Amino acid sequence: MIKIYDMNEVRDQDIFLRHDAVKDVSQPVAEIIRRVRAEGDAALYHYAREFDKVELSALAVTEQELDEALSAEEPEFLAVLEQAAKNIRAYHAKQKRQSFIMEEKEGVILGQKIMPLGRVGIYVPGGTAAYPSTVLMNAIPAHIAGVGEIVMVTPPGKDGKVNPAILAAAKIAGVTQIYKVGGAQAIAALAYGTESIPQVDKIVGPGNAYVAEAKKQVFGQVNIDMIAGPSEVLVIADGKSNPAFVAADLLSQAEHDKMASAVLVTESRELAQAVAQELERQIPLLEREEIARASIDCNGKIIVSPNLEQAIDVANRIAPEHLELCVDSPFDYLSQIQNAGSIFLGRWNPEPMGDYFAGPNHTLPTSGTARFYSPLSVDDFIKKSQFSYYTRPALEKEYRQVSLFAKKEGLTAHARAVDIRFDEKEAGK
Ligand SMILES: NC(=O)c1ccc[n+]([C@@H]2O[C@H](COP(=O)([O-])OP(=O)(O)OC[C@H]3O[C@@H](n4cnc5c(N)ncnc54)[C@H](O)[C@@H]3O)[C@@H](O)[C@H]2O)c1
Ligand SMILES: N[C@H](CO)Cc1c[nH]c[nH+]1
Ligand SMILES: [Zn+2]
Repeated sequence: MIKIYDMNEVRDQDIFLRHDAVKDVSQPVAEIIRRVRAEGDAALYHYAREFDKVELSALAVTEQELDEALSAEEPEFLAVLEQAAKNIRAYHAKQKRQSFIMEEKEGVILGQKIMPLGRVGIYVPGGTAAYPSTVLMNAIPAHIAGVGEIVMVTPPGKDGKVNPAILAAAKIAGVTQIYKVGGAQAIAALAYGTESIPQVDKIVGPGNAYVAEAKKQVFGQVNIDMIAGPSEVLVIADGKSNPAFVAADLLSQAEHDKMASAVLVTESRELAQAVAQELERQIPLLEREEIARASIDCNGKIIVSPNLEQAIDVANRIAPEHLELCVDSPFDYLSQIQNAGSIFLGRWNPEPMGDYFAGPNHTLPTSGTARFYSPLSVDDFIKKSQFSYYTRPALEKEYRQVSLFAKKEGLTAHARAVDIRFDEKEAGK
């Protein structure tokens, strides 16, 4: 049964799960990475046997497997995937940045050029559930950025196959290569490369504690997006909210993982009690009842706050992955929200709209990291180079200032590099 608290009874750090509360798997993950680096593909086949209970004959998904998966999928679901992909493309296309050139001083040209990353790796979870939506959310921004190779990894099922819905989503989203490998071993393979799997420049995508720890350990060898942990939702609801809707929204995230967190903050004690009862009614109706029950019992909370302003203050302090504002005029509060991964405004915008369909990304910062991380976006798949050009007269105008600056730092070679072009003594003449 979910617990109901008064605002002053809970500490911020107890509201959502923090990274340091997640089981420490650094040792086993370091060993998996070491073994993949040393043994390559052989280690990947070994871990598929150990963790996924499958004897694989090859790691790469073939064109034939891809075609079979597409023809096995229901046309109605393929149409939904296509529409979701269209919405996600339209939203992310707005994020595309332009290179720029500035010529504000005579003889000086400055600029910044935007380039896509060459090859990225996308981790798609496949342990307790298959997430074709995650394929779309990770691959579409990469595709829009212009990434040349999008390499997807995902754990195989016990039949040695990848879930057909995941393959269908990969085809729609423009993934270029797919490998049947999951967990920390998949992250190691992408970071260092093996005989079958090419080394990538950046790894993105969510996963369990082993995947998250492996991303932390390979960071530096490759870039990573963020450490996305178990899902979280914080719902702020006023007294007019429908308790059945609020409970359903909380459970939509609780069913992801026993470690997921679902929290309601409301000014109405009546709503708090009604939502607690609704949760008890709805949990037994779920296919993933056991997971949702564990998550609600361990990490679920209802907090009664004196007013909506204080409820928003709580949200800002704990920086939830998802924040729902179930109130009459949600836009009135938008400017007050400083820390949240994705904000769902209004009573008719349940969180799953963002997970699947509306267009914004669902790979989001968790565990309070929305204080400094942003949702996955096209920006994650680009890099920038800056450039500059000076003509002789333009340099002549400014070289003395640069020389003075360099000498102040004691760097006379820097000073000489500008002086020598104009000062005959420096040039040894
Ligand atoms: N933030 C997001 O956008 C988002 C989206 C979808 C899923 N998720 C989260 O991703 C996670 C998915 O986790 P999952 O477990 O279902 O799938 P997963 O693919 O992340 O992990 C499965 C892999 O974990 C490895 N593994 C399992 N037990 C192990 C052990 N004892 N030692 C070493 N490795 C082991 C295996 O290699 C297995 O293939 C959930 O926490 C879910 O909430 C987040
Ligand atoms: N809510 C998850 C992110 O926390 C994303 C997801 C995928 N499928 C359903 N939901
Ligand atoms: Zn979800």
